[in-house]
Amino acid sequence: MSVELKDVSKKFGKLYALSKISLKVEKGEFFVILGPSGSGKTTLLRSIAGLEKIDEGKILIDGRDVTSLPPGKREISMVFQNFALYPNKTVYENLSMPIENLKKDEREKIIEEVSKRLGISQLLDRYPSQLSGGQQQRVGLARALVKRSKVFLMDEPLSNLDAPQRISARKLIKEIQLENSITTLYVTHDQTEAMALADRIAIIDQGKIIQVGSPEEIYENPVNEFVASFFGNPPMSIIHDGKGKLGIRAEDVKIGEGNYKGIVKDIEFWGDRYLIYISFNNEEIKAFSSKRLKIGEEINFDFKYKVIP
Ligand SMILES: Nc1ncnc2c1ncn2[C@@H]1O[C@H](COP(=O)(O)OP(=O)(O)OP(=O)(O)O)[C@@H](O)[C@H]1O
Repeated sequence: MSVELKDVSKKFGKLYALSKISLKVEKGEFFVILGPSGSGKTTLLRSIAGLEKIDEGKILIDGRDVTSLPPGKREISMVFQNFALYPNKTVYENLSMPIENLKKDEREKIIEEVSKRLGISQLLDRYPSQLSGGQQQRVGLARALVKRSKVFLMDEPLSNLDAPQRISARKLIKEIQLENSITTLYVTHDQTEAMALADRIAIIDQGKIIQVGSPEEIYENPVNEFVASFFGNPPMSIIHDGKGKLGIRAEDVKIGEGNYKGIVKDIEFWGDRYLIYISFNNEEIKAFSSKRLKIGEEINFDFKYKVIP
């Protein structure tokens, strides 16, 4: 099922949390919404789910106008950062509820498979209050995944997990999404997660969509300084010269080559390489390096850039 928003606005008092948002997510597409804190991401998902009443515009699911339908009638599954599990039901019962209409052995098979993949098999007899935050989050995710709805709305569903769990959970989400062609809208702050999962990404700021495109398109051609200095890990460095604003990717800086001179201001070890902060004409350029350099050291470098509109 496709999900389409036409000129959707949502106000809280005088503040436009969403301002004339139009977008179309195609059937089976993995669509990531990425933006800074307070940009309207959660409000956007809650509006699609029917949990917020929008002030203007229309929401269509599979071409059907659902703008005035209650959440239960929209045929979507949601996982929120702070999802609620039923406190007086065990994990197994929580997982079983969304698929009560299936035969018992089919239900058991699905619950067993998803639980195993999310590492919660040993928790099925516990109650939610007996789980850690990360375990509760995995159960919440499992509850959405057992159902295989046509549309998933996910708001930071992995925020409480540690790094290895995040990676395995995001693989599982993607696999189930692909196998079942589930149209997915996924909210995250995490650049790496966005790039790993998305068919397309919408960058949102102050309730407005700033850019929509594949991760590669946005990475290569950010439409403005906001996107350039926000998207990517690390984001582009922005410097100013006669040509205007130049955006530089850390991998496009070659230390030890060229005639530019700068001072190493800081160094971060990233495992496979170092991220070097170079001070250059009172501006800062980030660069990758295979060697650890010394803070305060003067270096030569060269770089490629994109002119930022
Ligand atoms: N119920 C509410 N009443 C008043 N203002 C609200 C309400 N919910 C959200 N807002 C405001 O609307 C704006 C968008 O909030 P929203 O939660 O959608 O942002 P977000 O991008 O999801 O942020 P975060 O990444 O921090 O969760 C913010 O300025 C927020 O303060």
